[in-house]
Parts: sequence; C-alpha cells; structure tokens
Amino acid sequence: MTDTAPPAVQIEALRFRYAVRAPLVLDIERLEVGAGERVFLRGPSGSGKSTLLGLIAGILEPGEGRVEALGTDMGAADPATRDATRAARLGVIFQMFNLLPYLPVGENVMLPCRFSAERAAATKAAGGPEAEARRLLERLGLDARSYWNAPSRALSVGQQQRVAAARALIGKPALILADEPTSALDTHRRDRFIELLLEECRESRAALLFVSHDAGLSAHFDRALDLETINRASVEGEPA
Ligand SMILES: Nc1ncnc2c1ncn2[C@@H]1O[C@H](COP(=O)(O)OP(=O)(O)OP(=O)(O)O)[C@@H](O)[C@H]1O
Repeated sequence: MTDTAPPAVQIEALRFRYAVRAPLVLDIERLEVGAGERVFLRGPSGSGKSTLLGLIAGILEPGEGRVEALGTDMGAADPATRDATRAARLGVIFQMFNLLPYLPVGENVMLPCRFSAERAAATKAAGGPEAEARRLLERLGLDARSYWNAPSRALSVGQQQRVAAARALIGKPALILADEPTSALDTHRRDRFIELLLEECRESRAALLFVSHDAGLSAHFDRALDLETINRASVEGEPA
C-alpha cells in the first residue's frame, strides 16, 4: 500500500436491477473503501449485500454508474480484463464461488496461483504456493497434514469456509471480498476466524469488505457501514 494506491473500492452513482422490469436492488450515490481498509457491511437478508459484492467482483454488471475495484472500472472492462483482475488481485469468499468438490483441499487453496502468475510470485517469500497454502490452512485452524489430500466435499461446511478463506488469501491479493464466511461457525470459532482473517489482511496490507447480517461482528473492523443507510433503493430486506 502506498499513498498513491487507488481506493480498494470506489462506487459512484450505481443503480442496479437484475432485469429490465425487476425492482431496483441498489441505488448508491457513493461508497469508498480505502486501500488496506477493513470494512464491515451489514444489512438484513435480501437487502443487496451479495449483489453489491458481485458487482465489485465483476460477476454482475452495473446498469448505471461506476464500480471500480483497485482502480479497474469493472463495469466498463471487457470480460477478459475483469476475469484477469479478479484472478490476480481479488480474493473472494462467496457462496457462489464454491470450492471444487472433487479437488483435494490443497489444490483448491493453490488454484489462484495456477490462474495468476502474480499470485504465484507473491508466495515466493513463503516458499511457494504449497508452503503458503499449508501455512494459511494451519493459521485458519485446519490441520493441513490431515486434510491436504482430502476432497473438499468430505469437509464440514465450517471447514470448507476456512479452505475458501485460505484460497482467497493466497498470493496476497489487495482486496478480499467476504460474503457471510462465518455462517457455519459457532461464536467462539467465528470470533477467532475473524481475528485471523483480519491479521492476515493486515500483514498483507489487503483491504477487506466483509458482509454479514450479524451486527455483533462489527467491533472487529476499522469501520462498520449499514447498507440501508447508503442504498436508496427500496428493496424490502427482512429483519436481521
Ligand atoms: N440472481 C438473481 N436474480 C434476480 N433477483 C435476485 C438475484 N439474486 C438476488 N436477487 C434479489 O436481489 C435482492 C438482494 O439480494 P441479495 O442476495 O443481494 O441480498 P443479501 O443482502 O445478500 O441477502 P442475504 O443476507 O440473505 O444473503 C433480493 O430481493 C433478491 O431477491
């Protein structure tokens, strides 16, 4: 992170709906996440949190407005640029970016290094992709030796969430997007997991945008934001 680093996320005049006649889901005048900043975004179920992350990751395209991730205009970029940006510079922990179920845990974690030479190069100091994958798994509380060769589908949901987090963190991407990554963990493991995720982000100077409807998690973060206070669209969210 340098003084000249662009914001991790910059959104201006965003309006998004899933289909032409579908209701407006997001109407956000402005949202910025600074380089290296760790932000908690809360909002009730159905309020548009996953949609917002999908737009930042370039999986969804904004109807109107500008969505930049690490200085790349994800709405205007061609699909190849979006995919390359995501592979090289973003770590995502999303339900829809599930682990590959038949691939062993270790291979799942190292996947970003196969798609991006930049991510692979960033593991060099740690001894390469395998050493870094093992370190991250251990750090996140999973015994790498026992699980390295296990197919991901053989793991519990909570264990899979930790594998997904290790995969997001490998190769030090500058922005981590996390969508309810602690939903399957009990309170103690949840707090421990968040602390470790934050420590890893701090060490690699990654920005983190973490969404959840569990307001109790907000104290861990630099800043907490309520989606409903920045979103003018009138999608009815359910109470948290
Ligand atoms: N693929 C889709 N097609 C059409 N509408 C969708 C789609 N995905 C989400 N929506 C709608 O967009 C709105 C926002 O959904 P979204 O999943 O972003 O909310 P959320 O805040 O992440 O909810 P949760 O906390 O339950 O995951 C909801 O009204 C939902 O029905």
